[in-house]
Amino acid sequence: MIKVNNVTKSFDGFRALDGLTMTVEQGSIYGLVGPNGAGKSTILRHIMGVYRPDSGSILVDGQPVFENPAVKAKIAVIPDDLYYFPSASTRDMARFYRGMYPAFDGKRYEALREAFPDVDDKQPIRRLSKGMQKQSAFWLALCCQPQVLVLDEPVDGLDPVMRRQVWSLLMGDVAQRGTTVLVSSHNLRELEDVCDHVGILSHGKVLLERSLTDLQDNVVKLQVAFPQPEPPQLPDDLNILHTSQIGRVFTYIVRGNPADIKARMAAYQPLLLEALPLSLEEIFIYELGGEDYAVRDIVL
Ligand SMILES: Nc1ncnc2c1ncn2[C@@H]1O[C@H](COP(=O)(O)OP(=O)(O)OP(=O)(O)O)[C@@H](O)[C@H]1O
Repeated sequence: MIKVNNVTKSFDGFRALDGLTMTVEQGSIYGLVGPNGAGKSTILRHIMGVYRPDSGSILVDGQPVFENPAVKAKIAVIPDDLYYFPSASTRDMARFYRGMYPAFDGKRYEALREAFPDVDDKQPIRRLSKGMQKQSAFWLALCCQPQVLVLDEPVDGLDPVMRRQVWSLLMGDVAQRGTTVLVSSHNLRELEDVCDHVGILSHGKVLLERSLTDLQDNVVKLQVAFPQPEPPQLPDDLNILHTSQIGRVFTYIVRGNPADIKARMAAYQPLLLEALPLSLEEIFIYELGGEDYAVRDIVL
């Protein structure tokens, strides 16, 4: 489990993290989302033990991570900007990681060759294409068999088939070994498919941290067409956060239990009534781009 408690970090007087608190449960896939500059990479670098916080604490399995080799041996990282020794090949790095990660599995290294058939593991990694370098990073990280896997924009550069393959390998590890995966990405569509928890960061703070199911059980998007041209006056206690209209079809984003809300709307005998879950992308947009921070209201 990763526990980040009230972490602050400033760079030259600029407060990049401002009392950031988050919890990643063991065996979960936690998606960290937020606009550019929100502090995602900075908090990930704290969690991987690269930065020391100005204040607050970062515990992995109950232990502080900074300058703690025993804890770092449980964590593997695929950073945004991959770094290897200048002329190292995937095979060289595998040898290096074998010495660093007690759980490194050489048999798995050979078995995964099949999953990454286009990566020549004798070639220097820096000579591989960007996507191949990412594949090599996943190949190595999966063999380290870490308890915690930290991924910063992980599938950037991978083609769609390889993305799917990599996620399926990761999800297999989560299911079989209880690996905890913390992933930062701007690809909300993809996170929605794989994550069970989401944290939304803004200005160095976590604005909202929930399971995806909780998020989607507390708000609904209703598409409604009424028989009359003007929509009826809906009751005040129906917590409508946003309304839009295309032709006769109204779209309401409403806080509350989706089934209850649908039943209440059905009382108006609409010609069309459809209840849809909000996508993670919509939640993100309402939370950060909306005028009224509507979604934060939904879940608090
Ligand atoms: N080493 C550093 N020195 C100075 N400022 C930094 C440093 N690292 C991060 N920052 C600043 O901290 C803020 C957060 O940066 P960070 O890279 O964590 O954002 P991010 O959420 O990962 O953004 P993006 O989505 O663009 O990758 C930014 O304003 C950035 O300029």
